[in-house]
Amino acid sequence: MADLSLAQVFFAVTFIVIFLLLALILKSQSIKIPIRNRHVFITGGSSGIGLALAHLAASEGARVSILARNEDRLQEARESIRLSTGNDVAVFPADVRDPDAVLRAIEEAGPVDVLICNQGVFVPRELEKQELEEVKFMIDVNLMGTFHLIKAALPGMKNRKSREPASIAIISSQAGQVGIYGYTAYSASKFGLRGLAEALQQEVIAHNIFVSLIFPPDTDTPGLEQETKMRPQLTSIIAASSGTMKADEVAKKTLNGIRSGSFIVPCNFDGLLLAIATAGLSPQRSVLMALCEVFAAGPTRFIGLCVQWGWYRSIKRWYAQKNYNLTCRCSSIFHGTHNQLNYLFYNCANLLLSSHFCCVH
Ligand SMILES: NC(=O)C1=CN([C@@H]2O[C@H](COP(=O)(O)OP(=O)(O)OC[C@H]3O[C@@H](n4cnc5c(N)ncnc54)[C@H](OP(=O)(O)O)[C@@H]3O)[C@@H](O)[C@H]2O)C=CC1
Ligand SMILES: CCCCCCCCCCCCCCCC(=O)[C@@H](N)CO
Repeated sequence: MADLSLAQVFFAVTFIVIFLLLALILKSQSIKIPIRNRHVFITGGSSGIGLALAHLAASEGARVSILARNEDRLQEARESIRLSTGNDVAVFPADVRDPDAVLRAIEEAGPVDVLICNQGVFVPRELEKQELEEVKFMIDVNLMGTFHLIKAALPGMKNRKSREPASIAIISSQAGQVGIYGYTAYSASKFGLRGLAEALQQEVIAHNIFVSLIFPPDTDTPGLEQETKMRPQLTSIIAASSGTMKADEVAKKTLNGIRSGSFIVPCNFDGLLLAIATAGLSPQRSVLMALCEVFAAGPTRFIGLCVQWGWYRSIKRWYAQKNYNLTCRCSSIFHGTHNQLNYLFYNCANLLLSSHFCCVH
């Protein structure tokens, strides 16, 4: 009994000391980035999450600019925002892969207070089946495009007249926190954004600019609709671990994250666990979140390992099933009908695969 209370006292003291230390370190870091009357520049603002963000920012009284390649879709977006909010937005047709076009658009739009790099493309496929062209396409649009945007907007942001804090927000993905089957190139482009964001935050903090990285799960958008038609079944199975959100909900989380200057912005509960499990050395401005990260690191690692175990089990089963179907077809060709041999083949394949997976995992 005495031992137990000693342990309790020890735990309580440790908790309080860590809390006080964190409060001391992070105390002056609580900030508020206003949206009203600010210039919010959103790329990919003609569809999905970007369009939802443009609606939301315009309804909150921001001066909104949107950039995308297709001018017709930009005009449609402009019209729908005018109808729902009564506010006009400026549209800039440009491809983020072209640094000169990006620079021209941003110069024309005027100094930016909140830059939201949301444009993104995703072509999910196993790397072996993916053309290098597609890999390059995703890296160019998702990662290089973001470099072009930030390089173009930064001088104006640093020299802005207003004393109020500014923001550079980057839309990543949960596939930018953990590698997912079928997303080798996509995950690489999104992981790259994290390195960019972490280093950039140190370079711009002196100018009162806050970087936010947003990590949505699957989100109901025209982009996802296209993607689900072609993505590998295993990608869908694994991505389903985190459910699907509406573009409006993701836009709300994003704008709130930007407002509070949060560096990591998860969008749902799984995203919160994922953020804790992958906190690494990223900045944290909330004492409460910092406390969660410190104390939940171990347990979330455990949950993460269980989740991974489930994913590898699905992969193993899927391949065993595929192998079974293949052997079925082969033996049908040779014998004209299914027979006992199929089951033998299937069981052997399964056994081989499971021993293989036991070794690698
Ligand atoms: N939907 C989802 O499940 C998830 C999406 N995300 C991320 O959120 C972001 C938005 O996704 P979502 O709303 O689904 O995408 P959509 O496909 O619905 O919209 C993409 C937008 O980006 C623009 N865009 C694409 N390529 C370029 C380019 N080269 N230059 C300029 N603009 C471009 C498109 O316009 P246009 O084609 O006219 O250029 C469009 O406005 C992406 O970064 C994506 O990776 C993250 C997690 C989940
Ligand atoms: C520690 C515990 C963690 C528990 C939950 C982990 C769940 C991870 C799921 C990852 C889903 C990735 C979706 C990518 C969506 C996307 O970007 C594409 N639709 C392209 O747009």
